[in-house]
Amino acid sequence: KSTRKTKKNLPPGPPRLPIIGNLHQLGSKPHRSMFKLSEKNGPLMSLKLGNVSTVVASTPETVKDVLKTFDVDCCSRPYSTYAARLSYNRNDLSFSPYSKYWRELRKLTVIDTAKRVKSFGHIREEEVASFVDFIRQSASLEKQVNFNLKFMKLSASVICRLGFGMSLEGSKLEITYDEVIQGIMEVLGSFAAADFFPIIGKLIDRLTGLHGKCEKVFQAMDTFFDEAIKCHLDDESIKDDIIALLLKMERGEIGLGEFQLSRNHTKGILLDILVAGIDTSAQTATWVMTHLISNPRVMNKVQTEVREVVKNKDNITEDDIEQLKYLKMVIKETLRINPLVLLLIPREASKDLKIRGYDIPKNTWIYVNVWAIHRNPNIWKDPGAFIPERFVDNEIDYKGLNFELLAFGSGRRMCPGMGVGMALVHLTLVNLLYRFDWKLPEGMETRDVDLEESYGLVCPKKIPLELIPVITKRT
Ligand code: HEM
Repeated sequence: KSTRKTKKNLPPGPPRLPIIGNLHQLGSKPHRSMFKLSEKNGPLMSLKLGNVSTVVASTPETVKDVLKTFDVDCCSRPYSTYAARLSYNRNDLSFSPYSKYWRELRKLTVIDTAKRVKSFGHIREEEVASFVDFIRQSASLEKQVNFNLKFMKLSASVICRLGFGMSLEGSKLEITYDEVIQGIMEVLGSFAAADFFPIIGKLIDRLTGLHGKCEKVFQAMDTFFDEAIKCHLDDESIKDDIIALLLKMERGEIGLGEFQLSRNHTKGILLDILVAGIDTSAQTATWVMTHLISNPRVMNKVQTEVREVVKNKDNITEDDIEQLKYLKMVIKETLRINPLVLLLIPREASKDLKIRGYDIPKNTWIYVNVWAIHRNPNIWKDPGAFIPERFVDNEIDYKGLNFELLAFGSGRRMCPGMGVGMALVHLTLVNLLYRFDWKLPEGMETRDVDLEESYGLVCPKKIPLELIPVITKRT
C-alpha cells in the first residue's frame, strides 16, 4: 500500500505477512534463506523485517554498487539495540554510524595495522610456540584436540597481549572467554525483535532470553575491561599496547581529531578488538583444518609443500610463509566456502538512492549476502566442492578489489584487521602442518566430518572439530 502511495520503485521482494513482513522466511540460517529468495526475486531484493525496510544484494554486480559505487552513502550502520548496548552506545568502530568520529578512529587503525602486524610478530611467535607445546603433549598422550576451543584460546592469548597488554592466563576472562565471545557473537548476529518491532520488541526479547543474554555477556566483558584498564593505571610502565594509547587519549596527551575520549569510548574500542579480533582468526583456522582433514589429497599436497619449503628449520619465519603458494590457495578456498561474516555487518542508506533503477529510501538497512556470492554456480564452478586449485592462474583475491570474494568485505568499512588476523592464521597452520600429522578420532572416517556452519555475526563450524595429532620426526 505504502509503495503505491509514495510511488517508489523498490527492488522486487517476496510477498510479506502483516506486522512481521518477511521475518518468518529467514529461518535459522538467514544467509541461505536470503540466497534462495534472491534466486526468485533478483540480485537486489527488498525484504520487510517487521517495521524495517531492508535490501539484500546477492551478486558481484549489485554488491559492487553498494560497496563501491555508492559506498559513501551505504557505509553507515543502522541502530541496533544490542549492538549499541555492547559497544557502549556505538562508541566503537564496527557499529558506529558513518561520522567524523568513525573516520578518526579508522585512520588510527590504518596507520597502526601495517606497523603492528610486523612489530608484534614476537607475540604471535611466542603464543604459537606454546600452542605447539600443548599439541605435542596431546600427541604424546594420543589425546584429541578440540580445535574450535584451542584455536580460540590461542587467538585470545595473542589479542589480549597485543591489545590489552596482559596475558589471558590469570585474567578475569580466562575461564569464560569462549562463552563470553560466542555469546557476544550470537547476540550481535541475532535478528532482535527490539530492532524490528519498536514497541513490543523489547518485551519479546525478554521472553526469548536475548535481553538477559546480552546483559550477562556485557557484565562479563565490562568486568574484564575494568581489570585490564586498572592494570594500566596501576602500572604506568605498560606503554606499548592499545589500552595505553587509549588512556593517553583520555588524558588528552594525544588527540583523536577534535574528540576527547571518555572511558566509554575506550571500552567501545576494546570491544572491537576483543570480538572482531579473536573469533574470526580462530574460526578461519578451524575451517581450514576441517577441509584439510576431509580432503586427504589436499592435506597431503599442502603438507608436502610446507615441509619442502620449511625443510629442517626450527624457527618458521614470515618469509617462509611468503613462498607457500598452495597453502595460500587452501586458505583462500576456505574463506570462499566458509566466509565467517556471511551477511557482513548491516549497512544503512544515509540518503535516498537510486541503484539499478530501483529506489532505496533513506534509512533502508542493506545486507550484503557474501555467502550467496561465494556459492553462486555462475561464478564458481561446483561451488560446494573444496578445490584450492581453482585459484591457480586466477587473480581473484580477498583483499577487497574482487567482488566475487568478499571474506573481509570491501570499501570504507572493509575489515581493518585483515593483516593481523591472517598473519596468525598462516603462522599457526604452517606450524601444525609442518610438525604434526593429523588423524580423526577412532571410528570416524573422512566422510563423517560435519561441515555445517552455525549462525551468528561470525559463523563457526557448528560441531567442534576434534583431531588427534601425531608427532612427526620434525617436532
Ligand atoms: C580471519 C580473520 C578476519 C575476518 C575473516 C574478518 C572479517 C571481517 C568482515 C567481513 C568485516 C565486515 C566488513 C563490512 O561490514 O563491510 C570485518 C569488520 C571489522 N573487522 Fe575483521 N576480520 C578478521 C579479523 C579481524 C581482526 C584480527 C581485527 C582486529 C584486531 C578485526 C577488526 C575488525 C573491525 C574493527 C571491523 C569493523 C570495521 C568498520 O566497521 O569500520 N578483524 N571483519
